[in-house]
Parts: sequence; C-alpha cells; structure tokens
Amino acid sequence: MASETNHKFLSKPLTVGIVGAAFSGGQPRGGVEQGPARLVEFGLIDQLKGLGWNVDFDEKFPTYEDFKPQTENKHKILKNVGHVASVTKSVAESVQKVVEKGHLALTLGGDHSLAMGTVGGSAAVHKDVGVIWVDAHADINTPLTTDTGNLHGCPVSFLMGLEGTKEVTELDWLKPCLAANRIVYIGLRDVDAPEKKILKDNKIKAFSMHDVDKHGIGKIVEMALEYLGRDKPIHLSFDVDALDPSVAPATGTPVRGGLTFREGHYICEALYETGNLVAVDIMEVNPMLGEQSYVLQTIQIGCSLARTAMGESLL
Ligand SMILES: NC(=[NH2+])NCCC[C@H](N)C(=O)O
Ligand SMILES: [Mn+2]
Ligand SMILES: [Mn+2]
Repeated sequence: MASETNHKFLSKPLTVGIVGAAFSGGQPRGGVEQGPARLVEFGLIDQLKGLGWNVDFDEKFPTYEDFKPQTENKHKILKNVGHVASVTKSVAESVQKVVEKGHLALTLGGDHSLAMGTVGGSAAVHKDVGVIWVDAHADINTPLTTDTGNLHGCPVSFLMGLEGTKEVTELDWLKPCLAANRIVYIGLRDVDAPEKKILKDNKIKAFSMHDVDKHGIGKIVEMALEYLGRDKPIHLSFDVDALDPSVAPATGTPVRGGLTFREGHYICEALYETGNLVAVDIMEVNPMLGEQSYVLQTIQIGCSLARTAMGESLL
C-alpha cells in the first residue's frame, strides 16, 4: 500500500493515467521509443496497483509513426520539427485529459522533447503548476542556441516561449505556459554555454550537482519546494540521465558525476510526501543502449522511480 498522504489535487479513489509515449524523434538514437513498453513489460502496472492505485492504461498506446508529417523539415538546424510537434500536441491532450479528471498523469518516455506535451498538458489545467526538472541537462536551448538541433535539448525554452521559439510555426499549438520562476532544476552538470546565459538572464532556480554535494539532497528538495510554494501543484519531469551512469546506464546522453540511486529516489519520495504531485514523467530510458544487464538495471530504476513518486516507502 502507498504510504498515507493528503493529496491536494487528486480525486479519490486515487487513479493514475499512464501515457505511453513511444517516441524518439527529439534526438538521434533509436531505442528510446521502446522505453514505455519495456517498463510495462517489467511489471510497472501491477506494481502501481499493488500500491493501491487504480491504473488507467491502454496497452495499445500509439507508436506515432503515422504522426510523421508529409512535408519535409524546413528548418536549417532544428531536426524533425513536424514530427515532434504533432506527437507532443497529442501527448499534451492526453496528459490534460488525465489531469482534468483529478488523476495523476504518469508519462513514460520516450525522449525529453515529450515534456513540451506533458508540461503543456498539466499547465493547461493548473496554471500555477511548479515544475521540478531532474536532469543532467537544462534542456533549455532555443532554436537560436542549439548546437545539435535535437529538440530533446530544447523543451523548456518552448514551454517558456523564449527568443526564437515563436518562429517555429509547427509548434504553434504550444502557447508559452511556464514562467521562468515556476521551474526548479536538480542535478545539472552538462549545461551548454548559451544555456548558462539563459538560466542567469532569466534568474532560473537551478541546483547543480555541486549544490547537491554541498547541501545534501534533503536540503535541496526543501529549497525547491520552498521556492515553488508548498501549496502549489507539482509536475516532476525526471530524465534518468540525472542519475549517475553507474546507476542508470541505458540512456542516450549519459554524463558522469550524477545523482546516486538514493538521491534520485529521495526526490521522488519527498515529492510524493507533499501530496502536491499532479504529473510525473520518466524520460530517456533507452533499452537499446548497452548490455542486457545494464538495460535491465535502468528499466528497474525507471519503475522504482515511478513507484516511489507514488508512495512506495521503505518502512
Ligand atoms: N534530454 C536530454 N537528454 N537532453 C540532452 C541535451 C544535450 C545538449 N544540451 C543538446 O542541446 O543537444
Ligand atoms: Mn538529460
Ligand atoms: Mn532531459
């Protein structure tokens, strides 16, 4: 059973709506689209039921192949814009429907460009949602600053409507819905130079791994919650590459020096305890990267992060 918590924004009986987001178009490595199926195969649905949640999940989630646009990508640097745009729009609609019902939206990725949809969907219901973005990366490149052109490095700039995003007309459906003071980062350690400038210029609250080392994860989560407001709905967007590659190796852009197993799970446990979670994303699990044992380890962690964010406790 999930531990007792006063859920402020969810209706009873507790229900989780799972959005299987089998999509890899926001980055170049194949395999991340298999994340959701592998998490489910590993038993996630029964695990969540075991915690006492009603689970709303359609096994036949879309593969998004038919979401590919007929027209060619017209952008010089940004890759795959049309496909990312139509998929994230659909994900936003799904997440919004779940959150509107007072259910917890659990999105299984897929690459992190999907967060344009997940946060777009939760912010459509809760205008004052606070996002806790757990990641090695800031994912706040704009069309003007991205080196790689991979949209999984850009979702936050689109959610905020930063410079250069409005010109990307395919993503017109996404209206700026996230103010610079409604997000807190935890775990950063691979931030591009122009992203550092964006974080500074917009005074965005960001805790790097240096800050985690300095204060300890308990204090970091306290500060994040204090900043966003203790009575506000929370959307947790968890990129598994926030964890150290020794912990979660099967992911597309691993960076050493990351969160420990416990630090990652602590974040999920502490956010569950607030009773304020309305949405959780588990992103960038790529079962095609690395040996089977490493893949299994990463899938297990995707499941345990979700479980702890939904009330699994140690005692
Ligand atoms: N969601 C992720 N894993 N993002 C990695 C982004 C890496 C790099 N900053 C880029 O813009 O491409
Ligand atoms: Mn990342
Ligand atoms: Mn990310």
